[in-house]
Amino acid sequence: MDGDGHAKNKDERILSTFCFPFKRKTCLLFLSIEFVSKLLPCGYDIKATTQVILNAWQIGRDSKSYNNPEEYEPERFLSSDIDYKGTRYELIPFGAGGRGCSGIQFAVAVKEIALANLVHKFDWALPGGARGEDLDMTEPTGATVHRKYPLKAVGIPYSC
Ligand code: HEM
Repeated sequence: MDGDGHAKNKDERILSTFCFPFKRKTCLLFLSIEFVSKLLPCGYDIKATTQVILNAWQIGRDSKSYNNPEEYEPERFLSSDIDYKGTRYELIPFGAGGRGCSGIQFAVAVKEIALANLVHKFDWALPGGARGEDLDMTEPTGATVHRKYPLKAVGIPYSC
């Protein structure tokens, strides 16, 4: 960042603007909604108090919303008006609407500070000279996404 807090290059722009979506895959897989009144969407009769589970994992991988949805391309958000604040249903890690996450500002600030410090203060490598392609990215079944095999990384303090 420069003295005015502006990002100098593309990497910094991505980090400062959209470092939160980097962690999209660690967010909730499923969001739930409880209908408070009877609704008839698309001809379906859904009675009040029915709990509906939204598959946020699949929503984030919809090719109607994203080109190459399976590719890790955080820079895609630089040229897009999609954000995570709950007004664009393509990306809803914090839910949406009146019962959306009320801790969103706090969560985003804390995560950005933590991530920015880790990236700013350390170079990162995999143990034993392993390469990214060697990682086993298997995910177990569950309501949240996490790695089946924990990521081990070596932080090398950055001195200049
Ligand atoms: C990365 C961190 C976080 C994520 C991904 C997250 C995500 C969510 C999601 C998906 C919901 C349900 C929204 C819905 O039903 O539409 C929710 C609700 C909520 N979150 Fe978070 N949250 C995070 C951090 C926090 C923090 C730090 C706080 C408090 C300091 C917080 C407070 C709440 C509260 C109070 C609700 C319930 C809102 C309501 O039902 O009216 N969250 N959050």
